[in-house]
Amino acid sequence: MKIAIAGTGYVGLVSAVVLAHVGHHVVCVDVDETKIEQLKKGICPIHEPDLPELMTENFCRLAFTTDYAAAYSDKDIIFIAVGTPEKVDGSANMSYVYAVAEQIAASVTRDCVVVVKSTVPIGTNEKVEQHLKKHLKRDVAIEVVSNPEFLSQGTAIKDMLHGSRIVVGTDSESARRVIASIYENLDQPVIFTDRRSAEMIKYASNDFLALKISYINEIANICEVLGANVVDVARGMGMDPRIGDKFLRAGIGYGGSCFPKDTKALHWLGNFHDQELKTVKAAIEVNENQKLRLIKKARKYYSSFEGITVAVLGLTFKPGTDDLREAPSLANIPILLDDGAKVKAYDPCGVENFKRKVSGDIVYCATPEETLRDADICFILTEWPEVMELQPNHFLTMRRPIILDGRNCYDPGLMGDYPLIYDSIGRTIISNLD
Ligand SMILES: NC(=O)C1=CN([C@@H]2O[C@H](COP(=O)(O)OP(=O)(O)OC[C@H]3O[C@@H](n4cnc5c(N)ncnc54)[C@H](O)[C@@H]3O)[C@@H](O)[C@H]2O)C=CC1
Ligand SMILES: O=C(O)[C@H]1O[C@H](OP(=O)(O)OP(=O)(O)OC[C@H]2O[C@@H](n3ccc(=O)[nH]c3=O)[C@H](O)[C@@H]2O)[C@H](O)[C@@H](O)[C@@H]1O
Repeated sequence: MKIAIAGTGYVGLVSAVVLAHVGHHVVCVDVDETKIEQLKKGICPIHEPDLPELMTENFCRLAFTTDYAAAYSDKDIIFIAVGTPEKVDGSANMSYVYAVAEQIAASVTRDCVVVVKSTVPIGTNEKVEQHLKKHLKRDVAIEVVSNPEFLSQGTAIKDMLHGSRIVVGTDSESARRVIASIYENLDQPVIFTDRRSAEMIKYASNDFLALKISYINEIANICEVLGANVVDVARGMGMDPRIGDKFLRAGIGYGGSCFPKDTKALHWLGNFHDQELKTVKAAIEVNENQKLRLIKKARKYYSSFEGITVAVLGLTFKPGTDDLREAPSLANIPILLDDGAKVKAYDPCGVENFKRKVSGDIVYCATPEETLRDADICFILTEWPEVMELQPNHFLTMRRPIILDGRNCYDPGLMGDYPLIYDSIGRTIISNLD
């Protein structure tokens, strides 16, 4: 099978490398010339564990180009894996997907299958098909198949190699056979359905996970008031197999490139069809408030942040990635800076991306320990391993050891009699300071 993939982001590049790993030859297309130049030299442009190694291992089966016409002209399968970001009204911006559809239509010289891997609103595959037909330059047959992706950043390679399922939406028997053959070397259950259901499986899955997080965050907030411990509550709930123990970690809300936009996109679509999704709306609202939970807590200790030094541990939306999309750091740090705080920040991967987005009185430190020194309060925003490994005594180099832990990294019991305040999410505050 000759394969091309449009988009070399988290999904496109990981898909390409995994497909090359199972023996396919893949041409990766992107409009970003810098990215393509890096990739041609074997440099991986994103931080994703195991990706550079697997890319190097399978480099002989990978090619990279900005020349979409040459790339698409003679392929059996063309994946669309470009972004579908949020528009100001919350709906999904489909312009990149349709632009690729037009480029494919202008370039193909033979029958092929176009696979929509990007997360797209229900009904999009049909529109992509119409777009292709409208712009086709030659008399060729194109099948459009929905094949949403379920990988998570930070574990993308593992997720794609050992995913829980592969979802394929098509009514065409021949397209079904082509897609099945692509994935035959990945030992995963394949669910065949129609295109609209496949598109909906993706949104419904992401929105359900977002909802689960918002639910446990609301439970956490009430645990704080009522003196219960949300970590124990989540453990007790999660042992019921009907609930499951995943995605019950209370914290400062979900970020990332997908949960925020995919909840808003489905909510928008529901409203558009006069079917408001009230649970999804609640998940979105809870998350907006939760992101500012530590700011609210900090105001208990400082009525103004003017002149105080805030140590921020973690900038990315989760560990294992350099991605800052919708990261709580982007909501919190500008508020601290606007209120006159000095910020010292630590992140093992996200600093360069953060500098491109936020400027101000920020000192970037090489270690969590250096970040904490002489700070008046600490915000923990990402549970990087090196942050989780800190011991209570590491916080004693702070001018005032007030730890606001947005990721519940430590057992409050370990704080013992150390002279500090430990205020986490959904658990009793340990307060050993006067
Ligand atoms: N990031 C993630 O963990 C996951 C993302 N998804 C979905 O997959 C899609 C892609 O997401 P990411 O990989 O994160 O996006 P991304 O933003 O990392 O990458 C998209 C890439 O497409 C390129 N591009 C734009 N127009 C193009 C064109 N005409 N031809 C070729 N390349 C073009 C961009 O330059 C960029 O490199 C989205 O719909 C997203 O919702 C689905 C599952 C997981
Ligand atoms: O469509 C997508 O893009 C992807 O979105 C998520 O993957 P991702 O955003 O990479 O990362 P997650 O591990 O799901 O974390 C998302 C956010 O939720 C937060 N989270 C996660 C789990 C939890 O229990 N609590 C919690 O607050 C994380 O800190 C993070 O900010 C889904 O997990 C993937 O299945 C999906 O393919």
